[in-house]
Amino acid sequence: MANTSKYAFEEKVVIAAVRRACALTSSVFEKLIKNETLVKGDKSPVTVGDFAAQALISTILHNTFPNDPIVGEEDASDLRIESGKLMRERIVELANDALTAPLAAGDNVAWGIGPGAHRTSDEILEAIDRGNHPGGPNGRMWTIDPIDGTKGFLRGEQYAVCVSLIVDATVQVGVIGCPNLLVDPSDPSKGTGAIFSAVRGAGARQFTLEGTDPVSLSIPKTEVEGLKFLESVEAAHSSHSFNDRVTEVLGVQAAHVRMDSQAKYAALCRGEGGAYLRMPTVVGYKEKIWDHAPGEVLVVEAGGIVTDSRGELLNFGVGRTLGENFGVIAAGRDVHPKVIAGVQQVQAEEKSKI
Ligand SMILES: Nc1ncnc2c1ncn2[C@@H]1O[C@H](COP(=O)(O)O)[C@@H](O)[C@H]1OP(=O)(O)O
Ligand SMILES: [Mg+2]
Ligand SMILES: [Mg+2]
Ligand SMILES: [Mg+2]
Repeated sequence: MANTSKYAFEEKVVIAAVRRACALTSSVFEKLIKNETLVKGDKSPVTVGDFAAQALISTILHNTFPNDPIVGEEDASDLRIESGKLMRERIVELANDALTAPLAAGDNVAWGIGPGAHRTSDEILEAIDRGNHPGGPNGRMWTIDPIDGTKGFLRGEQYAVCVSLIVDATVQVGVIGCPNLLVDPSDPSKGTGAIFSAVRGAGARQFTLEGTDPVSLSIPKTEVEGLKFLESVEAAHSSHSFNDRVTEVLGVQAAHVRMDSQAKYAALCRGEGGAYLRMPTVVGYKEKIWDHAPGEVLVVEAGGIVTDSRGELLNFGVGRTLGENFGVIAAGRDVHPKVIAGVQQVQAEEKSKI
């Protein structure tokens, strides 16, 4: 199915950017050495791969859509100080290797890529810091999560390169690159690596890691008892015990599938799990828009629904975060109301214990 929608060009550019970023992050994993990882103020890890991939994607988006603001996860302040010199040099090298790699079929030099697209160190830092837009309800803006699930990336497990286009608070385009996800869960011999992409109103598709051979995605129908819950590997990121109780309440039989990153949204869209449950573990954590925007449009276009635990649509127009955190629940259209009912029953039980 060719995408002839209003945002077909944006999708094409983002798939090209995510394809380059996946090659970059995979090569970083092979070579990552100890002093190439930092711990951020919120105690989460960030690697040279996160910074270099954000610089790469931001450069491509800025060259192609110069007036569009960017909401990106990373900023370059730790790289501008003396102690960041070694990492900075490595990031500049990695970003330039990815920017100047040969053009693939469909690529265009006007996007700021290909041999000759070399950038200075200052330009790379500026590209990273271009992701500092505060978000908000109006106009076009891009989100970049250069490596979503950095902890999974460091373990050699799942992570995702995630980019979205939000227009007037609605996600119009979402692209998720998953270098470590099986191409076909029913046939591991096909290897790993896929790009998932959706344009609102134009469907959700899985591509090869080269951005070719699209296959339409649609969430298979299941009864609620036949659901399989997808959840974070990291117990600090979402409540495993809450999900266990929802399993009991709904009579779900299958064991949960634990997976890092927005690869969970992709897995849901091709039937590897029936619902993605993400209930907060701490009061005060605000989910970031770049952690959910691509997944939201992907699931909706594959025939699903994404809401908070109250059943309300996620609001991508309040800033860099989703605001007050009431969890995230994604599932196929037919079972979503039943999952929300189960979630609310467990919430009521928890409240009555306080
Ligand atoms: N306390 C928390 N609650 C929910 N999500 C979190 C929390 N701390 C970090 N995250 C984010 O969860 C995402 C990964 O989710 P998952 O565990 O499902 O793979 C990351 O983007 C990570 O942010 P960060 O990139 O800042 O580390
Ligand atoms: Mg993330
Ligand atoms: Mg990240
Ligand atoms: Mg992070």
